[in-house]
Amino acid sequence: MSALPEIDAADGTAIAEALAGYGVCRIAGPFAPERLRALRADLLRLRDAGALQAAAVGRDRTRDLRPDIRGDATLWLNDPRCGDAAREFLAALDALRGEFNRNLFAGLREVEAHYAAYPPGSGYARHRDRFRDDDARVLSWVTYLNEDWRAEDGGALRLHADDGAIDIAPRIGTSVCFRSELEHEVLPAVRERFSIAAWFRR
Ligand SMILES: O=C(O)CCC(=O)C(=O)O
Ligand SMILES: [Fe+2]
Repeated sequence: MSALPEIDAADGTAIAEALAGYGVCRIAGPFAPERLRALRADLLRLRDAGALQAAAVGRDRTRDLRPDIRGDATLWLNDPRCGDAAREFLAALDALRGEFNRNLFAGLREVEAHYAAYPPGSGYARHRDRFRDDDARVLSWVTYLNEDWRAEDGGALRLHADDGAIDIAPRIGTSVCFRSELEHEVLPAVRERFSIAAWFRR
């Protein structure tokens, strides 16, 4: 798999074109390194304070903790305990939402995002982010916050594209955006794995 579009800045027009054509793209360096480090520090602070909660699978009545399916602990970025870095990041994603709306995906009404920490050995089994009974999620976005990540650390995001699997290493400085109907999974890592996952909703 070599056709994965690569974009080198948070350019909503270029991202929208890649998503229209291919359904997924990798974005290198959309956020300045000091902003990413501030997000990582905020996430670690919240994790140490016990603010992250084990994530559930399913919705409403079928909602359940299933660490065998999904092992991350999360906190929404609009939680008042999050720091300025989180508020600025949400604002940056919201600006991208405006660009997406102008360029392709008219009707994206909001963006939601959470911090996620996956303990060593945990992952997230193959799934779609768009729920069967609620198709509000149009685009998925992940920004990685892991310094010095090596290939042998594992923890790739595996996207199941039409023409084969694409693995993306969760390195700080990398973001990925894909259509929310695309199946994907998080492979277990040997280290704790930090990220922000976001969804653009209609
Ligand atoms: O962290 C990732 O690479 C993807 C996370 C994910 O699939 C999700 O939170 O729905
Ligand atoms: Fe997902």
